[in-house]
Amino acid sequence: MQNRPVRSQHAKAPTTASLLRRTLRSRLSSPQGSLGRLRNPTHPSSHNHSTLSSPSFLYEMLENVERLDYYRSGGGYHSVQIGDRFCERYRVVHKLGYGAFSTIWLARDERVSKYVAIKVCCADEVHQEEEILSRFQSVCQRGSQGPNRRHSCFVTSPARCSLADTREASTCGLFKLDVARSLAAQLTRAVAYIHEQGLVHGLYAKYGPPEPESVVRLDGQPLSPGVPSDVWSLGCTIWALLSCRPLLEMMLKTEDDATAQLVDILGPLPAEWWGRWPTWGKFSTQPGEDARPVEGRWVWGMETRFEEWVVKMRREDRRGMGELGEEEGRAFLEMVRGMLAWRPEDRLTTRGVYGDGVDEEMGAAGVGGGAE
Ligand SMILES: Nc1ncnc2c1ncn2[C@@H]1O[C@H](COP(=O)(O)OP(=O)(O)OP(=O)(O)O)[C@@H](O)[C@H]1O
Repeated sequence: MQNRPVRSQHAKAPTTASLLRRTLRSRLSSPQGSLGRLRNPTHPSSHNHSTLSSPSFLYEMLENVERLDYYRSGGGYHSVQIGDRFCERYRVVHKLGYGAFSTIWLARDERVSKYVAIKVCCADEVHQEEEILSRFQSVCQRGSQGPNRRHSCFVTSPARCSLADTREASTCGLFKLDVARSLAAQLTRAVAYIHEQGLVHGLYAKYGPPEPESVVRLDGQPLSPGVPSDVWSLGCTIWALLSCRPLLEMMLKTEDDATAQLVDILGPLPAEWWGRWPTWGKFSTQPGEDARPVEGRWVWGMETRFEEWVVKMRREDRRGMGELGEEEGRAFLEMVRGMLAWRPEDRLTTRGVYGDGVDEEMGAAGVGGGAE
């Protein structure tokens, strides 16, 4: 079989983000481009995986395809082709995606006639993910021999379309209200469960991939339900389930603009944080709780965004995506505010978000039965 790079299964029509990436890519690959010889600044592999570090691009970059120069003998990605067979059992039928240290493939388990996802890790990569995943589902680990090194592989259930892709595929960019409510409840329940297992999603180290870390109490007691560190992301995701636009839009923003946007939405920074934002004067009349936007600044707070992107969009949409009642709208805003409190310790816990009645309501609605 011919050795050709394989695009992920979810490759799709260009979006604004992909067009932007394409523009950046053409600048990167242009011989005259001022960025032409820069190493990829955000690829974690170029920082903390010695076998993968690469000072320049060898191949033209392909959209939805991993960096091809990280396929190399003695390290890096393992070359997998459609039709390959692993362990005399799993036949590769499609590609699902790739990460900084792995490629992910859809395969047919010929022994039990089922589809599976196989994550094929970079050579000699020790993957903590397998150990963590195995707490939640049965994960089958295997190894595959590359030209020089061994690549660990693990087999899990294939997931379906991501929430972001699903929403993007809808013409109005909205989920039906019942669907959004159900997804928000299921997601919160899943995050609460992960926290109860003693895991939180770790913070990004500089340029590193997210790694889940075990949280262990020194007194040996179980964790309280809802260590607030994933809660911020959950709040942003729940907002996006109800709204046609994300609450925080960080693309192409400078650090200053991003901070100012957060202040517009969440209110003034905690008193002791202002000193760490030396340029606050461009945006705010004064530091502290009484900060107001400087004259002439056009501010879109959380309520305005809610009114425009949730209430109005849902009211004006003719497909009947569903409108929130006043009380539900108020409760929603209060919940999102609680999840996006500035200080992590002030944020709602997943238990606080989830409430005690959710299990019964979801059960009554017949929601959230299976993992798929
Ligand atoms: N089980 C699965 N089913 C369907 N698609 C999957 C599955 N696992 C991964 N993918 C696809 O592959 C992409 C990358 O996978 P994943 O998020 O596991 O990589 P990563 O954690 O960034 O990689 P790495 O562990 O190498 O740093 C996902 O965004 C998704 O599109």
